[in-house]
Amino acid sequence: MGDFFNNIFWVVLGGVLFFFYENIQIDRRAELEAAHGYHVQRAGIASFQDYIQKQEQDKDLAQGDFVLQDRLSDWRTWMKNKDENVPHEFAQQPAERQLTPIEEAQARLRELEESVQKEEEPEARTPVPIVDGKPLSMKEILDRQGIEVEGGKDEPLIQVQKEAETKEAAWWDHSDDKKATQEATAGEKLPSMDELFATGTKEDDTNQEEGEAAVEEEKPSLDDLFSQPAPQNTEETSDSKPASLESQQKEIKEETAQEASRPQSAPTSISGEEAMDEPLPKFLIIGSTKCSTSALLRFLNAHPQLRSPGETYFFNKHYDEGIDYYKSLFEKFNRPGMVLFDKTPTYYTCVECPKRVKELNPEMKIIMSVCDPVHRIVSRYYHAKDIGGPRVLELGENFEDYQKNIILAERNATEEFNSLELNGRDRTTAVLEDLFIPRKSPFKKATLPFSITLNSAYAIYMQYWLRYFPKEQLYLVNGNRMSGEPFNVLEEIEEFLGVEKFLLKEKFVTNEKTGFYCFEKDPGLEPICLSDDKSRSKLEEAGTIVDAVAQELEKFYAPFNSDLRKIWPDFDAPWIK
Ligand SMILES: Nc1ncnc2c1ncn2[C@@H]1O[C@H](COP(=O)(O)OS(=O)(=O)O)[C@@H](OP(=O)(O)O)[C@H]1O
Repeated sequence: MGDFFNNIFWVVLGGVLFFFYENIQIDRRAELEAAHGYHVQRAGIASFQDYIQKQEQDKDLAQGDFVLQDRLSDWRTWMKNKDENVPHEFAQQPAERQLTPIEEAQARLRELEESVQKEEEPEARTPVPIVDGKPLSMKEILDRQGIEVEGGKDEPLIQVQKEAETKEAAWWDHSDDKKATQEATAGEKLPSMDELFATGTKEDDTNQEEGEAAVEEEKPSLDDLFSQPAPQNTEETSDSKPASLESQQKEIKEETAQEASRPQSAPTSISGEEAMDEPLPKFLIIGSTKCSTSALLRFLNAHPQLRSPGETYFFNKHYDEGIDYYKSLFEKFNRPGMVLFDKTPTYYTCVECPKRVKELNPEMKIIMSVCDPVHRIVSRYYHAKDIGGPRVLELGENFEDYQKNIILAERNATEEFNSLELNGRDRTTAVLEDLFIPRKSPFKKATLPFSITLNSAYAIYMQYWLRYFPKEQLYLVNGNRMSGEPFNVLEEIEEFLGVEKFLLKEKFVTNEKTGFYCFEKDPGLEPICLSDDKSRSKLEEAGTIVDAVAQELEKFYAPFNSDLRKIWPDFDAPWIK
């Protein structure tokens, strides 16, 4: 009997203690959250990082915050399976509340993924692919995607497209009349350049320069263009896949790993100063996408005085996150004498960027890599296809459709540019001043083939950056030279930056598999190469651009190229005729 009461006593005591313990925990948690909400959240992140380490060790995902969010739901399951509580900040949350740090990171990842699609900015635009010179109806688009349209009618879908186009029209043109016309025709055809750019104030171009009259000559039809044979010979032969987000992540990871294995002290700094500067870049590689920017990043990062976290997209995508966020990206690379840099190949087309960069550091050095515009157009096709996403539809179904869409874009652009009043300005300046600056990067907002076409007109952007920075601070690279003579280009850059000559010719070896150069920093170490899939020119299925298409594009780029040549008379680029 005594034993019985004894047992009851212990059970009751246990229950009471457990009750108090639970209450204390709850109180403690509430107290902690009230006073140190952030630290409680950090505790959650730490446990999540633990998970990441355990689960993701072998994967290419070690990119700090970007990873944390990506595996959040897996982590919740993992915690549940381990019977561990998910801190409530990280449990599934209702919408409409402040974002946790992890959710913010999630938003950043989405942006990162989008930004890898370079030029595009989907916003309100519904893609309208062109087939045989005609835009597809919404029904045809959906049919192609295997989506059944109720009742087989276009109307409701056209309505959706109308709304999207109206929204876009409002962005492009504030004139009510124009909007009405656009609404009336929306859903039937791709908006022309006229509709996209019309300001309602333009008159007939009576001021056209002689050299530009040629662009107005009668054009062959698309059919004519494509009836001509493609050139047999192309520089591009290949066996690997184009760059992907994954490969970019992999490269950044490799670079980070490489970073860890580097000696901890840097040689004398460029200016001889040994004090540690703020963790901020001293130079930027601002573009152009597909013009060997990754090769520049990778090889410059092998230089003991130079370090970069890679593509940050700070000045165009993450500017609102503030300077501390930007510094945090560079902190781990910062050492006395180290020259930090940011390579983000979409800065060059960003209308807000030069001003922002100048505000941060008026002495910032700017490197811009450009390459044969026609080559770039081909390269961008495979790149965009590889990345995928909804806008890939805008490219066309195959390489031939893509070329047709590019030609349509180029002709629309030509028509629009021809209608600009030059008033003594060259074409580049007119496009810059009348379209690019006032419309805030209009090319980004148009169709993908259109922005790809315009983003190869480098002179527009170069002129723009030169309005903020003196020419001595800018350096123009012919990215095509990076395949055949990277050491020469890099030597010139070392000179421009004022760092020691380290990336020497004798340290470059050819990668048998890709045919590209790799950098052998140390004979005992693996050479530093770009991943095999970095180049689309190694693709077996790489298409060849139709001769007549290439010629028409070359003509389109000629005035821009010659304006580029005016700024850099000695620029070593055979594609500038
Ligand atoms: N060493 C080495 N290894 C691999 N690739 C090299 C190298 N040097 C230059 N290139 C050329 O770089 C082109 C890709 O340009 P980007 O790196 O600027 O592309 S990206 O915008 O960052 O995706 C890529 O263009 P495509 O071949 O047309 O894809 C390559 O020709």
